[in-house]
Amino acid sequence: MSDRQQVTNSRGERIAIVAGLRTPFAKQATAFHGVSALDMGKMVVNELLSRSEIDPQLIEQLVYGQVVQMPAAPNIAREIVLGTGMNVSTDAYSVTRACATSFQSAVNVAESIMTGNIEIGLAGGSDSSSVLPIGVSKKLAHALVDLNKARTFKQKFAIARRLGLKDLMPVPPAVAEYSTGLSMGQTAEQMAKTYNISRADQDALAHRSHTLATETWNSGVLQQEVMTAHIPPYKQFIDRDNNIRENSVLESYAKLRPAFDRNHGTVTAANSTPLTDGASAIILMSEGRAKALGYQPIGYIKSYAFTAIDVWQDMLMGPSYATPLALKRAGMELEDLTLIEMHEAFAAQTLANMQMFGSKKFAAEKLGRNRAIGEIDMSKFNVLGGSLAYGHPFAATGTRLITQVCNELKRRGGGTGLATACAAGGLGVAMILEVE
Ligand SMILES: CC(=O)SCCNC(=O)CCNC(=O)[C@H](O)C(C)(C)COP(=O)(O)OP(=O)(O)OC[C@H]1O[C@@H](n2cnc3c(N)ncnc32)[C@H](O)[C@@H]1OP(=O)(O)O
Repeated sequence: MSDRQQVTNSRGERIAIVAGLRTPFAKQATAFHGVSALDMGKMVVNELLSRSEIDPQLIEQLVYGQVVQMPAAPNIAREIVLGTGMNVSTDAYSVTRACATSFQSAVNVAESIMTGNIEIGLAGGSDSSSVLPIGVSKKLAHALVDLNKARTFKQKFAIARRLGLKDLMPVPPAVAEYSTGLSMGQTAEQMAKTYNISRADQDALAHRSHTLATETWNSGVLQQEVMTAHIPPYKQFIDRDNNIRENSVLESYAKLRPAFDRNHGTVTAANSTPLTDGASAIILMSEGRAKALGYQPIGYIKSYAFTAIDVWQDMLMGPSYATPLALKRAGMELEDLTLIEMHEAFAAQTLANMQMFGSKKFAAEKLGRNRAIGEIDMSKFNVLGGSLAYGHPFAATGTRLITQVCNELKRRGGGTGLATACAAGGLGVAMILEVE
């Protein structure tokens, strides 16, 4: 099998990203409090269809995802088709790949175009950390099923007596690994310790992210890719990400207590992504169809790769595994890239990956390469700020990164850009985008 990846359809046409859009990202329980992932998904898809002036009848497939599931609407993609002005016969299904979810939806649509099954599709993801599927304890769930089966009052009373007060408490979903029970923050703590990443370096990266994101918003370029979201019942709206600290002061970071290891930790609220609400989407087409319809694509997918490692130790290393594979598939080296965009789940996780990009030892032992992936040139790295500042609605981050990289490449006169992310489950993704 060739190392190179051919991201084209059978006519040799590339996979074009024609447009991308997102809602502003809002911290948990703020602007989007009470607005579900589905409602945010519908908002962004509606606005994207309208801004791109595409006839919705032309969209053959919608692949969409969410990480925190809505039990009432398990196939969010289909609900978006039915709840927007789309053609009811548009095929729609949902995917989940933790924080890499909308990379997966983008790849699924791209692969449908590559096989010739479709010419035009829509991909994206949405997550709400404010409208959550609050559950019940295992004991209460068990008792409720038994109560349903019980016939007599005596049987029902005996079941109810099995429950203590704490069994009645609601249980929110955990941002934790199912198989280890470790939260993402605890994994970031592991990584800070394994790779000797200081609190000062973590705080400095977070400060950089907030400073660059503020400059980016103030420059006016994000209006192109971020919509104004009107919040039902439409008395309020949000038109700018609200996690970004516009007057970020590095000294104030040092005052915060660690969030996940109170006594010995270095990971704090300031150097972690916050729990966030938001949605994003992109439109993909075969190059030929895009041209025929008169679209000027914002970018093309050159290569992509998904990888997986074990989950017990330092599992948020996805970029260090997926990036070399995507580069190899594109026939490129890190230094050939114009931009490098890495999802900042935590500053510790980002810095650990950056360190391993430059490590010959890591390359030899983990990747079987005789040279490091490459030192990261900071003038190319997360140049508009990253997830630490923008926030991270899990399933929406992938298509945010893809759109942001393409638009920034365009502003720089073209080139190639990497968008890469870690994800729960030890997963990693990297995608190389090219812009003319
Ligand atoms: C693959 C992946 O992406 S894995 C990542 C998945 N995502 C996660 O796991 C989410 C991780 N984040 C979290 O769980 C939460 O954001 C936490 C636990 C870190 C923090 O939660 P909270 O304590 O609710 O954060 P909150 O926003 O209230 O901030 C706490 C304090 O820090 C302060 N703070 C936050 N950021 C900054 C900053 N940049 N500078 C100065 N102070 C700050 C806040 O003002 C607040 O101060 P206050 O208590 O005086 O009001």
